[in-house]
Amino acid sequence: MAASRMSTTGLDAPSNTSLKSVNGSTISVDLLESEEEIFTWQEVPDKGKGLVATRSIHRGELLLAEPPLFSLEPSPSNSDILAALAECTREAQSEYFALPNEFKGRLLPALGIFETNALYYNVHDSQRGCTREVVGIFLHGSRFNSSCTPNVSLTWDSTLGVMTFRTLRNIEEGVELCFNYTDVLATKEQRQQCILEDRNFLCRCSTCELEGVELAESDRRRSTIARLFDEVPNCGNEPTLGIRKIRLALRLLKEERLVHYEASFCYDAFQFCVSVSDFINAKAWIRRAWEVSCCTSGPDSNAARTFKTYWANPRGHHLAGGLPKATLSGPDSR
Ligand SMILES: C[S@@+](CC[C@H](N)C(=O)[O-])C[C@H]1O[C@@H](n2cnc3c(N)ncnc32)[C@H](O)[C@@H]1O
Repeated sequence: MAASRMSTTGLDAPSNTSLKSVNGSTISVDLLESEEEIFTWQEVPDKGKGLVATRSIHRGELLLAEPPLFSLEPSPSNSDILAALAECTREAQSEYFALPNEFKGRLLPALGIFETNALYYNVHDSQRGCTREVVGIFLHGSRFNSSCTPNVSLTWDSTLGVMTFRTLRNIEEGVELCFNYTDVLATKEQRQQCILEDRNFLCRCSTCELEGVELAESDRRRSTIARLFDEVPNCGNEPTLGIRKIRLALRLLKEERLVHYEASFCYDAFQFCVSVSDFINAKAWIRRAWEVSCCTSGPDSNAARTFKTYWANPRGHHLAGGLPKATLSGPDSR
């Protein structure tokens, strides 16, 4: 029996978020009308300009909710981009051409700007009844720089048609807000190569600036988490081993200050527990998965809602009681 993994991205609307249109794009009223600004756009070391917190920000706070200026099928041509821009207001076109371009002299301007700033995400195609990948331009969201130990997550909200940006941990005033442009579980060499190939710059985030023993330890931890992420779903008939691997993965995630895969591992642990009818520990794991997904993706996201449903009724999971009864352990056990 293989535990099925669920995606924790591609989620729904954050609750109580009212949106309004400004300069052709819709951004959160929280951001526009709050008495105090949450972040400011300023020079940051080694990365040009970036977004910096102007006050302490709680884990899970919504920073921004923005629709794409336009979105296209992956790998668009320069003419696809020009055609999409032709549909935008003059003001939005000027804002687009003011975005940075890492491909000057290598690609035509519209395409170079697109490759420097575009974000990939999955949308639900209701006509075809499937999910498909698109790539879009977010005039505000493209101001976030990259960090391989990000403190911001982005989630596509398919109900409102906006990208939401939330904080992954408590953030002090003066700290830069970054999401990751590449796979955080890759090694530094792999990450840098990927960013260089895709975005044509060298990542200078604090994790990529590590050297010597610290770098080796970070690479080792990330590679181990990636290996465990692949191994855990294959432990369906060995739930005790599965939980042991999950515990190790969660410890390493904490040491690397990464949050991204925590909800997924907790959901795997929940599945191991329900399969052996250990509903007490199952509830503790799914509650943890729910808490994490509320922060990373919002309380109204698909993942958070699904986890909440299983928290209320763990016996309703399709794996419940599939293996002989046993008692495993919860997230707070040692
Ligand atoms: C989408 S823009 C982000 C905003 C940009 N810093 C600016 O000043 O307009 C992406 C560009 O920011 C810079 N950048 C972002 N993250 C970086 C990082 N981790 N290390 C070095 N440069 C970075 C690169 O020049 C990259 O092409």
